[in-house]
Amino acid sequence: MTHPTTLPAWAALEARAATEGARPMRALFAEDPRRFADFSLRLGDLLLDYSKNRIDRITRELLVALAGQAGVEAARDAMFGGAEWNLTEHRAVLHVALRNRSDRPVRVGGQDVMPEVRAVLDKMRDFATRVRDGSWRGATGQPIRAVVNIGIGGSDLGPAMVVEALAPYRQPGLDVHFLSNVDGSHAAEILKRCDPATTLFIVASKTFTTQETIANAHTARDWLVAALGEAAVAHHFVALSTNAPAVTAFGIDPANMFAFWDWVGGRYSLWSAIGLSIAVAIGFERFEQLLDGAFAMDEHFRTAPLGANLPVLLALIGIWNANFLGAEAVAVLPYDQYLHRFPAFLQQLDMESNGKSVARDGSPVGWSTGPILFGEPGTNGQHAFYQLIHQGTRLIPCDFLVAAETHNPIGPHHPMLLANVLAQAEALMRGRDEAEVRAELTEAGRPAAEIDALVPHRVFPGNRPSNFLLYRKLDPHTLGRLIALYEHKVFVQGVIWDINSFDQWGVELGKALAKVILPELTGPAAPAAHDGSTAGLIAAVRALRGEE
Ligand SMILES: O=P(O)(O)OC[C@H]1O[C@](O)(CO)[C@@H](O)[C@@H]1O
Repeated sequence: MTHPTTLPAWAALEARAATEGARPMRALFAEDPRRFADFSLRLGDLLLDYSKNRIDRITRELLVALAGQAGVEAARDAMFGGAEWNLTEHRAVLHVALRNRSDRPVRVGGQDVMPEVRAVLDKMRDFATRVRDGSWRGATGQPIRAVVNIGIGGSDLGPAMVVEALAPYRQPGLDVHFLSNVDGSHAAEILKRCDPATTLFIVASKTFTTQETIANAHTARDWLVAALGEAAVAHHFVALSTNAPAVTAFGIDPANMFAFWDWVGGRYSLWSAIGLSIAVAIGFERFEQLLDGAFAMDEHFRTAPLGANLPVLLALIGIWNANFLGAEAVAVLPYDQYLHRFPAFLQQLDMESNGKSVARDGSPVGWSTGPILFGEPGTNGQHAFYQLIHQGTRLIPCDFLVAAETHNPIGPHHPMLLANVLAQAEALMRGRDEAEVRAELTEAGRPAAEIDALVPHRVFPGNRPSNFLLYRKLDPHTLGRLIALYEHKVFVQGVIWDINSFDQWGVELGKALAKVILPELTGPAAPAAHDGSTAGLIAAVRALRGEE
């Protein structure tokens, strides 16, 4: 692996950024009537317009050269080929096998994993169909009316995001809840809305050791057993996991376990058995359309040349903005209420994958890696944090997403939504200069002194980069393409940054310390050796609870 800063293209891009990185996009558009056509790319009806970035053809060539020099193609082929790409956990990275809709084998250690993948999909189809058609019965013989997915992180965010995004396809009369937080209020509020006789719990945990999930699963089990007795558990609990012994130890019949494998990372697992709540919510055929969409993006990523490859270009634009123009954050702004959990899902995908500070060889990186990712659906975000994006001191590149067609053609709403997203991208690019502000204020009849005072406040610098993703309609196939697009973007960036995007050691320390602190909060034990703040806070909690 090669540190990116040693690559010839890196130095060339630094030089390019110094001379061209601040050139106004307005001028780039004015000079080049073909800019939109040349700086956009399509996969079917999915269009990426990346023309509102501070790049020209030379910069793009250098970025594509960077991907080539960093070995993106070889890394991609290694991932698809089942190599041990996650080197700190000695695992292959094969979420692409889960949506491999071809008859090509995918081998891990010489073994084709596709028969097992298909067997689990068949089991999911059977189960989801039985829950949806009412032939899966609860302990009292009633059909299921509510499904509660109990999981956290990748065992929650992906399925929860997709079930929300595809709400128009959901079966009426079958509620799907997502219980994740260890805060008992989350369980309490969800269980309040459920009837034990008609509720099915899906315990989703790759490891089946995650504290929050196991605590919530025990709470749900106690709630069910209190109402219907121990024998009801088999009718109301299924598990999604790689850890069959722990599932059995919890008391879930292994026949009711849906397996997946250590080569599926948690944040890449919605395509696996972890997607069972999706299949129940929207039906297995539509779950398959989601897989088909992801497969279409996989095939594009696998075969398209680097310069005409959607995930590669999205990754390269991100690297240009972050490593050469100094952006530290990225805003993902879906103009689609159904995608309201998409930014939260992407936060785990991107920040848990690329929030790393050592290179694959263990040496500290001397370049910035994964950005801070945040976002909200439009138009809500416009009335909250966009001010900073337009006029703040930081550069925040944005990804806008919008469908040309809505599921809900109500009055003027969708054209208004579209007008807003197009306007925001235009405003970020154009800005508003002093002459325009002066002309506007003069026209409004404001006195000269007031105009002088107002001008600096009302000027927008503009030249703020954005990508625009436009698609026909948010259906399962398109959602599959979008998710896979971002997965591969994160992968490409990880390759160029020379980091391991597939481990997450940084989340371990807090988990270990929580285990130490828990008995200190609940038992008689005096706080162990903590810093003054932690010890003081533990004492304050106990005092507020009247325990000391
Ligand atoms: O599916 P599990 O094993 O319960 O893990 C849940 C989540 O916890 C993490 O390990 C982080 O703590 C994530 O990577 C993962 O998605």
